[in-house]
Amino acid sequence: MILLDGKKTSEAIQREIAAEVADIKAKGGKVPHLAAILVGHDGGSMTYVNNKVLACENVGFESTLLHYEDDITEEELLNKIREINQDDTIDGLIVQLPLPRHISSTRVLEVLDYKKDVDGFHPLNVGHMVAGLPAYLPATPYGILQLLERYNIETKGKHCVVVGRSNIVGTPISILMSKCTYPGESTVTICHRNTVDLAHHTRQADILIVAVGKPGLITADMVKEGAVVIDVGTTRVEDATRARGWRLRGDVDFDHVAPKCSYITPVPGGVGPLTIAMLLKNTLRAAKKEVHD
Ligand SMILES: Nc1nc2c(c(=O)[nH]1)N[C@@H](CN(C=O)c1ccc(C(=O)N[C@@H](CCC(=O)O)C(=O)O)cc1)CN2
Ligand SMILES: [Mg+2]
Repeated sequence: MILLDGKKTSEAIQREIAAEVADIKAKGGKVPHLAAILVGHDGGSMTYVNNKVLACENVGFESTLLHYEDDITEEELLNKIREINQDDTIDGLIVQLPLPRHISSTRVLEVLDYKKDVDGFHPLNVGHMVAGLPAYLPATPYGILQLLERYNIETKGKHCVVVGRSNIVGTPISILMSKCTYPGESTVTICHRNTVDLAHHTRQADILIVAVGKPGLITADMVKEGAVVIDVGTTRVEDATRARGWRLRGDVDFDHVAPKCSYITPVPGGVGPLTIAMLLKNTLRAAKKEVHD
């Protein structure tokens, strides 16, 4: 069994990005600039946004954090986004999800300029991704592809079973794994809350990708011997033995599943760290206008 080390892979990607930024600076080019919008005070969201800002610093990007109280109106937020859309100094803009319930994330993501949409959530980027046209790929699926590629894992002709159909992970990764580019060329099955006999499907998987947020959902009897298992779940569960009172648990019962796998991601330290690295990669591509015009 080989552990897919997301932390190490993320650090390698960030070193590559930092080297490119140093090169851009040496040539007097434009330093990539990411703006992040955070609404409210959700603990996880604050951590993720702060980590994104820190990661920008580490690779030499500029960053701007816009933090609003959770009583900001939808119209006020949309106007902020419209302002940033017009600001040529900013290359990439993300709005941390989830948003408070009175704000429509659909409207927010539609107003955002698709050329600055480094999360890849705008309908135009989603459409381009589906059609195999140049697009920003959402960071988590993009990170999964990077793990498969950098560990030289064969995907062609394999049966890839995706559990979870969210817009952020399950749906995009299922499309990307079926594409005719590496990593891809897989036969894909998507499972969700209404799937009958989940275990029947997961046992068929050569590559199993799980993104539902149910700790320990995938047990050893649900996994084929030699499978590649990618666990995207990161749920905070109470743990009195930890100073902060909680620990992260994945969707896979790691201790019992790992011995059966050819490759598996740990939680934490698997897919999560790649999410940050691929956001930086998209921001670099935005600054270089590599994706759109
Ligand atoms: N606008 C966005 N919102 C959300 C996204 C996103 O890509 N764009 N994804 C998730 C949250 N997320 C980033 O925003 C994210 C989740 C997890 C990790 C991560 O590094 N996890 C680590 C553990 C970190 C910890 O200790 O808490 C791991 O798995 O090893 C990074 C980013 C929803 N919202
Ligand atoms: Mg999902």
